[in-house]
Amino acid sequence: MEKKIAILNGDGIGPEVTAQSIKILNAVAQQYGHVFHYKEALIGADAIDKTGTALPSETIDICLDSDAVLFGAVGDPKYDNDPSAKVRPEQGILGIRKALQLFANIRPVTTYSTLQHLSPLKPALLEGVDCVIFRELTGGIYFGKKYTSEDGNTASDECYYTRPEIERIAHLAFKYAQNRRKKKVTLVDKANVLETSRLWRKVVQEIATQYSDVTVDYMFVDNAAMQLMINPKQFDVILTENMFGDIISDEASVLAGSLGMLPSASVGNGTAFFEPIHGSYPQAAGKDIANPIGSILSAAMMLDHFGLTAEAEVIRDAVDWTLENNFVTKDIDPMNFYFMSTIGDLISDYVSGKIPGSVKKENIELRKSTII
Ligand SMILES: NC(=O)C1=CN([C@@H]2O[C@H](COP(=O)(O)OP(=O)(O)OC[C@H]3O[C@@H](n4cnc5c(N)ncnc54)[C@H](O)[C@@H]3O)[C@@H](O)[C@H]2O)C=CC1
Ligand SMILES: CC(C)CC(=O)C(=O)O
Ligand SMILES: [Mg+2]
Repeated sequence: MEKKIAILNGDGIGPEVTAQSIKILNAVAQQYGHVFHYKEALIGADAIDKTGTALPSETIDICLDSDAVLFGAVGDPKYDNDPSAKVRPEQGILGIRKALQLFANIRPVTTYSTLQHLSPLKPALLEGVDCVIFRELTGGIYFGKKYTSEDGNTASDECYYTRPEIERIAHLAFKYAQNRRKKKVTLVDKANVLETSRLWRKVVQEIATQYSDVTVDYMFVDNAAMQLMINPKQFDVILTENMFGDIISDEASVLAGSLGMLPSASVGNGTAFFEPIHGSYPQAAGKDIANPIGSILSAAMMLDHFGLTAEAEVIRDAVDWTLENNFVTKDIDPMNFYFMSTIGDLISDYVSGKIPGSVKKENIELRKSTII
């Protein structure tokens, strides 16, 4: 198979985690006889520094001309710490989501039994957790009208949703749930307070009647945040609006072991987009210590999207193998950790069929937390 993949590295750890994914995609290409053509494009603070805008039109063109996009992360403290900055890196990711009409962000949450002893959560609580968050991605408060008064003392962000925006992602979530064991959709909203949430509830209640084999329940977001920590097993498909989905998915990443672990696929009407759920983690940039698995599993989701399900499965097996053998990054085990590039090499070797077998753990450099 021959595919064109746009690479949007972005800022901070973005280029580093994406480099690991490309290494693994190259191993897949070689092992299975595929050809992946990569084309890099600018986004975020990197793009601002080079072109003055967070999303150059050339980047949109490259994405539109590709079969899929692999995105790293955007964001830089120099903008985060300057509330009056007019051009911001995050405009890059918001803009490309809108330009590609990526209205659904699908974030699977997987737990790993081999990591349970390192989790702050009780092992019994993590057993059997398997949920997927369907986060609306091109509407809501992130895209609503923004206002700051001239004296700078009053500001507002509008949260705005239309029925079609809710319907299209709700259908996706219900169809997805139909193919799962639990067949359950939980709408997470704040319908006791917000008009937009009441619209979500009304529309989802109507759509639910078309999917009689799917159980539906409704939960307020504040309670959902708590339930995710005390009883995550109850969830199957979580359907929610943009900001709630952003927040509860970072929280849900604790179930997987780290924010660095969760992948995602953003889909809509055009080119699909694959992105780890984390941000640019600037404190780790250039140190080779961030967790690349969120990006690597996003690349696996891209292969699923291409119909290369066996290849995607091998990547997931490789990830499982590294975790089972305690090849983990600092976020997972601060006392005994490996560099990000080592994890990337191991996963790539596994995909290439070189391990398990030839790798001797004692030959792989273990980094102790005191080194960094
Ligand atoms: N999709 C995107 O491009 C996103 C961009 N951002 C931007 O990223 C910048 C930093 O934002 P933060 O709130 O600090 O969020 P962040 O996701 O970059 O990091 C938060 C914390 O999560 C952990 N973490 C995140 N990714 C990790 C990884 N791969 N491996 C190990 N640990 C990891 C670290 O402890 C880190 O301090 C900001 O400029 C923000 O706007 C934030 C979220 C998403
Ligand atoms: C950087 C934001 C625009 C979004 C975000 O945090 C996310 O998509 O996870
Ligand atoms: Mg986020």
